[in-house]
Amino acid sequence: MAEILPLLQTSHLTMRFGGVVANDDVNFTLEEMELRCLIGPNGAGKSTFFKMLTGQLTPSEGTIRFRENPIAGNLPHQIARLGIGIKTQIPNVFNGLSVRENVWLAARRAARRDASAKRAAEIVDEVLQRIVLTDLADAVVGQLSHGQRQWVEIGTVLAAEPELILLDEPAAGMTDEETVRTAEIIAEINKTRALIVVEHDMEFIRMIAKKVTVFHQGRIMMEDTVEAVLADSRVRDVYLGKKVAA
Ligand SMILES: Nc1ncnc2c1ncn2[C@@H]1O[C@H](COP(=O)(O)OP(=O)(O)OP(=O)(O)O)[C@@H](O)[C@H]1O
Repeated sequence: MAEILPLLQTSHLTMRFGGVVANDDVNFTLEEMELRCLIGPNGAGKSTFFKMLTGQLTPSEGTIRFRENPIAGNLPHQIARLGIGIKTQIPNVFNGLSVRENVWLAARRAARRDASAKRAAEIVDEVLQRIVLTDLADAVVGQLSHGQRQWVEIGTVLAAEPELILLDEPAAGMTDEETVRTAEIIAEINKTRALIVVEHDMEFIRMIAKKVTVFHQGRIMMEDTVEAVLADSRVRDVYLGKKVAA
């Protein structure tokens, strides 16, 4: 019988910057259609992990497998074409264009395939529904609220139709209402796509997460349900800055 591969698997993944070991022997597995949250205090290694997954950094050691493809050290556009999309915290939308135009441009330049104008228009309609901005499709992005602009950013990632979506602090700076809406959007996306979400807001993690991976000092310290992780005294100590063995 054919082996069922995980969607993503890292083995012994390590990233050193001189004497700093930013990721240390990280063995991480994500199943198809899984939604995983990554948490950990500042400097724990979450951004470095994302940068290796998207090709911004070449690991010092270890492997990354996306389905059957070894991707460690591949270029970012090659990894995007294989189906990994990322929303970073760096703004990536055109403020002078409408919501629809931003998503349309992203669909047209999607790295995975040459989207025809007709297909791009279909993708735009699907994406606008998913980010719940159909009613604001013609609004200029620069005039939207912070939360709405973040949803447009997510929309531009979705427009490339990735299989795995990485979100770096999607609820940062949002109002409570926007945070709840973001959790709903993520749950909707997760009906058809896998996601890894880095987030500091524990209330938000409670809203979306099933399984949580805790990074500490470049290593995976714990992996469990959101309830178990948030109740764990080591996790609390790490966030309070106490010394805890990784
Ligand atoms: N380009 C770099 N050169 C040197 N050190 C780096 C570099 N990038 C990250 N580091 C170090 O690697 C460690 C992990 O950093 P990283 O940014 O991955 O953590 P993080 O968990 O994403 O933190 P935050 O929540 O603050 O974003 C830190 O000690 C950081 O200073």
